[in-house]
Amino acid sequence: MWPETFAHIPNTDIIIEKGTPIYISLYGLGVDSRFWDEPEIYNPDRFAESNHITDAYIPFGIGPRMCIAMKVGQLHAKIVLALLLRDYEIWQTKDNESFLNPRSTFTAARNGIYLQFRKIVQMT
Ligand code: HEM
Repeated sequence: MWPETFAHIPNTDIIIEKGTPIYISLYGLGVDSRFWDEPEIYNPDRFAESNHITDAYIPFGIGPRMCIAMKVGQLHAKIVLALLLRDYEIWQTKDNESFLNPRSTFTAARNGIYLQFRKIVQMT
């Protein structure tokens, strides 16, 4: 047995000190082939309304303490993207490709994000 101040994680042989913060790796969940077909492929259509999305997709957390502002966050992201894409072409050159940081708790680039912008000129 272990001292009172330690806890056993059920169904594992892992024992940790009580109160130890635990962070779930979103990157780890996102590249786990138990939850996603071809996780290494960039495929936004996974999130099409007709598709079932796995419970492993938890960018806003899950359960009673999940983000209270999920809808606001998603709406904000859509508005910013729509405003940018209305006025700019945006791309990344091959030599400036971004790679995910597998050690980050959040989805983050390990080498920065370098983008090219070209203003779209509207012909009136
Ligand atoms: C894209 C934007 C956002 C993302 C990805 C995000 C993600 C998260 C995550 C992962 C959690 C922790 C959930 C958990 O512990 O299981 C959280 C909690 C929380 N978020 Fe957000 N969030 C975003 C935007 C916002 C905004 C805009 C607000 C407020 C206006 C907000 C307010 C909160 C609050 C108050 C909590 C704590 C909820 C609680 O502990 O009961 N979030 N968020």
